[in-house]
Amino acid sequence: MNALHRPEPASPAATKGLPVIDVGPLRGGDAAQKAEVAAQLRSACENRGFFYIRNHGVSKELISRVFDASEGFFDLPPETKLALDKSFSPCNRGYEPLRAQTLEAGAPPDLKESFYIGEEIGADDPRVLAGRFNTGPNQWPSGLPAFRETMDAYFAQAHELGVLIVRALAASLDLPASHFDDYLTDAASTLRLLHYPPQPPNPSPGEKGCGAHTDFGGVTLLLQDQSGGLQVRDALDESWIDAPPVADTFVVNIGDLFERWTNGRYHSTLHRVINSSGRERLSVAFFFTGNPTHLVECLPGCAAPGEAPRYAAVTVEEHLRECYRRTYA
Ligand SMILES: O=C(O)CCC(=O)C(=O)O
Ligand SMILES: [Fe+2]
Repeated sequence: MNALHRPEPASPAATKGLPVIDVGPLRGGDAAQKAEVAAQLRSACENRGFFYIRNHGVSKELISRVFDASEGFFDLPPETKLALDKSFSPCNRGYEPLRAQTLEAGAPPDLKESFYIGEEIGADDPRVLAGRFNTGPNQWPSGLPAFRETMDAYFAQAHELGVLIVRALAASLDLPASHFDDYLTDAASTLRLLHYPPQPPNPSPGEKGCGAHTDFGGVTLLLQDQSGGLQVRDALDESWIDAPPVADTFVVNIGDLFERWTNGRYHSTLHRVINSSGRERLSVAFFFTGNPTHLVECLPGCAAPGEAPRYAAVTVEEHLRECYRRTYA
């Protein structure tokens, strides 16, 4: 793999209208500055549900180590990676080879390989014994000394950032910051390292790195290398907008749970990846999924009086199980 994976500057103008939101005030700002961030989040979520964040508080140095460790993992021999196949894990942790998931119904399987990590939870934990979705121990590669420590450190920081964003989203909906506390407790988030080989010159029709899909959870925090290739659907003119790398930012998008909570006011938008850079592409997705037992139903004020909510109430776990069933059929 080449060493071109670290994010570097790209002009914010290249984001074609996907806003870059400074979330620094969420940590240190006064009430007026926090309200201004909430207003920007509201506008972004009512629009495409995709935005960049800067001043996010995760160090460049840690992000660089995450990419290095990910590159080291995907460079391992196939048999070493396959020894950690996610099929060995009752909680969907571990390695997934190329073409194992089809995110876009009817399209060929995705041209990506990945590695799934979650919070390390012992096999004797009551939640694991009860069979809670995506909850349990990880499968860790041996022979990559820094891998586990790096991913644990990143997982903890991404979780903290996810909590910050979800609280700010509560404020953006004129709800108390504590509104989602039950959802935020015992969150079963997923860290997914992704590797996309270059798109072949003659792909099967419709073959992509990642087919068009919406994300399943609450909020996704995405790091990408310099390759580009992430595209977001513009529902208005049915085009695809590039979401190129922008230095020192995450791409953040709202997942299905926020669309359900807000009765469609906030958008869980289709997106896809086509790696036409001619080189390997790495990205790192942190899916803030929340407490699997939490019931997701239309929020107060998101349906007009007397109007039936557009989505039935579901638990996080029910929704996730259905999304996994559909894309791993
Ligand atoms: O790799 C990317 O840039 C996006 C990945 C993605 O959309 C996903 O894993 O849900
Ligand atoms: Fe996605």
